Amino acid sequence: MLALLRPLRILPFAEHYSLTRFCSAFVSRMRYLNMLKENDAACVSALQNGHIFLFHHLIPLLQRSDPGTFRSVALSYSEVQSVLHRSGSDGSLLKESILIGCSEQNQAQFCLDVGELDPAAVAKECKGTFIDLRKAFFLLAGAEAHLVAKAQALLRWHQINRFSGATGQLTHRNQAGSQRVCSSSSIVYYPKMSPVVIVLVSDGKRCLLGRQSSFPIGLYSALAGFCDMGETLEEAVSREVAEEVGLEVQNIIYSSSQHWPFPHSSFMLACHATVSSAHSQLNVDHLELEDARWFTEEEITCALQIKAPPKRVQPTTVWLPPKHAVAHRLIMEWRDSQQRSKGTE
Ligand SMILES: NC(=O)C1=CN([C@@H]2O[C@H](COP(=O)(O)OP(=O)(O)OC[C@H]3O[C@@H](n4cnc5c(N)ncnc54)[C@H](OP(=O)(O)O)[C@@H]3O)[C@@H](O)[C@H]2O)C=CC1
Ligand SMILES: [Mg+2]
Repeated sequence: MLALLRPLRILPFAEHYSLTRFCSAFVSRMRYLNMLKENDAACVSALQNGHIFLFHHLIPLLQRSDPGTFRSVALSYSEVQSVLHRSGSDGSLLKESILIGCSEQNQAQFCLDVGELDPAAVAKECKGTFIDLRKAFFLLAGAEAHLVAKAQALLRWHQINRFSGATGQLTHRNQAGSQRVCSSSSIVYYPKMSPVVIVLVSDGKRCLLGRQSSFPIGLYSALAGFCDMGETLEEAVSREVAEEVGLEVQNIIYSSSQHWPFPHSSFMLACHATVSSAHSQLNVDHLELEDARWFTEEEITCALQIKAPPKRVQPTTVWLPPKHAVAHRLIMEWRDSQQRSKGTE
């Protein structure tokens, strides 16, 4: 009985980790993160020993590193506390931090939007600068870009889900920020991503790329589209290609996936697909796409040389999505497979 009344002892990562020493470091980190989502007191303790990434109205605080690159700024709890105090805040804002991950050094990672403070003062205190994620995303290293994008997406989700869509009443988050609960109905809301398919269609010798009029001049990418309710991945791919360029695809093969922050969290499911060269005549829907074209392997190799976004774009210059985009990966996979098949001819 006494044991039941004893207050819950919160295990810091080191102890939690030693309890799960028969698991790999990765498994231990995942279990630790899962425990923090369920245990508010443990999450507060992890926050006090963790790293915090600051945002201002969803704009991340970054530091310039080598010319033309940025890195994220991981602050300790006490550093954020003193930034808040020096900026005239009492520090209670810190509890608004949201859990975003756990570093390989086993430190819990959080993000916090300090939108109510003066951004210039905070940036100066932290020797950083608030930079729009659209500008900075491609200039961050891959893992950092995805962590910052995840943080921004979670902060945005919390900002627009303060009220229940069912009852109109306030919702309250758990300490980790992994869910919100309606104060009157107990409905639980979880952060959402919109599933999007992206597909690189090949006719055996060429691949199909398109561009929307909103893309930067000269940028071509794989065809993409939001999944409709109830669709499978294959159905969404077939429908999007039919709608946008009037083709019927076959042999849909899954490649990989990614979280894409623009314009709002999408879950990109990337695939390859084929059409026969006898049925490769395009019928582009110009309401959806400004242009779509078949590209040879040589044209793709040439376009890959251009580092995006180019300073001066000739009307004929074609360039491709940069390496953080899953479209880039699809194009590289296709180019490599073309080169391999040439090698075996
Ligand atoms: N990471 C990568 O490599 C790439 C990522 N992408 C991303 O893929 C996404 C989809 O591509 P896109 O070709 O624009 O999609 P679609 O071809 O589906 O066209 C977008 C239109 O779909 C409608 N729509 C349907 N469901 C949604 C939803 N849940 N959210 C927003 N719009 C919806 C909207 O139309 P309406 O406004 O008329 O309602 C919107 O304008 C984009 O966010 C883009 O950034 C694209 C290419 C490469
Ligand atoms: Mg589209």
